[in-house]
Amino acid sequence: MTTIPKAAYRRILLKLSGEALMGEENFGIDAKVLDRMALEIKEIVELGVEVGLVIGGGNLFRGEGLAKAGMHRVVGDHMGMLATVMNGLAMRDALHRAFVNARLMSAIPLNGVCDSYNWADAISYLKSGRVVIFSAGTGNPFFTTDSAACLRGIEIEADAVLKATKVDGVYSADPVKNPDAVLLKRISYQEVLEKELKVMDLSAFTLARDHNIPIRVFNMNKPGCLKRVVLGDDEGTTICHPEKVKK
Ligand SMILES: Nc1ncnc2c1ncn2[C@@H]1O[C@H](COP(=O)(O)OP(=O)(O)OP(=O)(O)O)[C@@H](O)[C@H]1O
Ligand SMILES: O=c1ccn([C@@H]2O[C@H](COP(=O)(O)O)[C@@H](O)[C@H]2O)c(=O)[nH]1
Repeated sequence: MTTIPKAAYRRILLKLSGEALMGEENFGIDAKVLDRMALEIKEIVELGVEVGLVIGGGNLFRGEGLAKAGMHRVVGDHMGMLATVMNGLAMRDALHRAFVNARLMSAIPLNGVCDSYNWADAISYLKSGRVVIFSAGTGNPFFTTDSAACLRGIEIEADAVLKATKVDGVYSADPVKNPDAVLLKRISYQEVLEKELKVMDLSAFTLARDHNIPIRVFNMNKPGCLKRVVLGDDEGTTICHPEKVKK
């Protein structure tokens, strides 16, 4: 008889980078990366973990970039939020193809395309083992999907926000620009804020700190890393309150 290993979390909010979905491309979604991520999510669903999912939109549009090109920032942010819905549609489809039950909710109502965000429905879907994809960020311009991930994570009472990214965790400086940057295993919210370590935006961090939800940052390009994080293995960086940093 095979025994299912015990997960360290009961319910998580997983934040997937939109940029990571591009794989080796310059824009859009690499089907191979999408399908691999869907299979990795399936593995943790099979461990009995309830999964809320927020996907970024950086592979398609970001309001900031569009504003630099001359567009009104609010319109650019609307496009960025709709980009996250497109990523959500692709991920829901990939999950369904992998025989994982999933619902897509949008903070901007899109009748006929997906469900509108509803907290009570989300909780009931999670309890029934469905993956819930929260798209369109917070529904408001001037925010990011990192803030949306912390917000939804707090709302669904997730045990942690798991930020899946392209680097191994939080470093002493941006590792892409600074090859001497050192990987930090545990760090407090305050230290991240004071040192301005930009792996997530500051409003997301302050929200997580004020509501005491831990953040795990890890590399989604490493196959099996998500499962190892969920099983409590030593992967990536944990951001939490100072009294828990030393443990
Ligand atoms: N101190 C730091 N530690 C780790 N990463 C850092 C740090 N400072 C900046 N970064 C950068 O932050 C990036 C995080 O990018 P990621 O694509 O995961 O986030 P995002 O911009 O929220 O995602 P999306 O593509 O969905 O918009 C890393 O690729 C890394 O280069
Ligand atoms: O609450 C939100 C979330 C996102 N946006 C816009 O969408 C893009 C894509 O999100 P990323 O987090 O950068 O991947 C973002 O740049 C914003 O333009 C938003 O307006 N509000």
